[in-house]
Amino acid sequence: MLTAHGLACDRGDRRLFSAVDFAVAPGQWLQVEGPNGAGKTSLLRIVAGLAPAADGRIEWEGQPVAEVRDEFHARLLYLGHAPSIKDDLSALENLQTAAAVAGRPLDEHTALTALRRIGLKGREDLPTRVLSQGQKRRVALARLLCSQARLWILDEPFVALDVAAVSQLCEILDEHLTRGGMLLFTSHQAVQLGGTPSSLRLGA
Ligand SMILES: Nc1ncnc2c1ncn2[C@@H]1O[C@H](COP(=O)(O)OP(=O)(O)OP(=O)(O)O)[C@@H](O)[C@H]1O
Repeated sequence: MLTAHGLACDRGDRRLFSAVDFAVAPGQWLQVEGPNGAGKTSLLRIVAGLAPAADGRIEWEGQPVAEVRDEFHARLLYLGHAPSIKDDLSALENLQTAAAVAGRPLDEHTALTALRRIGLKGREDLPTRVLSQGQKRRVALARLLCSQARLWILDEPFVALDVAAVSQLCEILDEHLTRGGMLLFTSHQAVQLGGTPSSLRLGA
């Protein structure tokens, strides 16, 4: 279980948000909503340990994250707003490289199966710089299909996806929740998923 208590975030000389509390249990999802600039990305980065909070604390399985950092990071998959893939590498190489960097090497068969399921059949070996924006997003999202992480933190995962890919992604998220996974994500659109929903609104 992931819990946050009294989180606050400062950017420059501005306090973006304060007193943010939430909890995400196995099978639950939390959608962070709010206008542009409200601090949604900032919140996700704080939870993922990529930026410091100005105040508050985050707990993983009842323990302060600071005390179980390695365990927490081993259970976490964070996908940022940008696809964060390497343009000179193919989709297959990107997927295998990301897995290796996370310390969980991925065999070629598993990687190719994930890429094909996410709609990249026939595009697996091309340098990703020639892929469309939506296809690049799909390369990043293929990581979800290879992930054993219990907590997925996804920043705008639906951006640039066509209708079929949105529905595929919902299916993948549903499977994660059915397995007892936890999901924290931002989106400007209404999303229908299984599991137990909750939402958090930042800003006005
Ligand atoms: N390093 C920084 N220095 C100063 N201001 C920053 C920094 N990083 C973010 N900000 C500001 O913090 C605010 C919140 O940014 P953030 O990306 O978290 O918003 P968001 O809610 O995710 O927005 P969007 O819906 O547009 O993606 C913005 O006004 C942004 O300009």
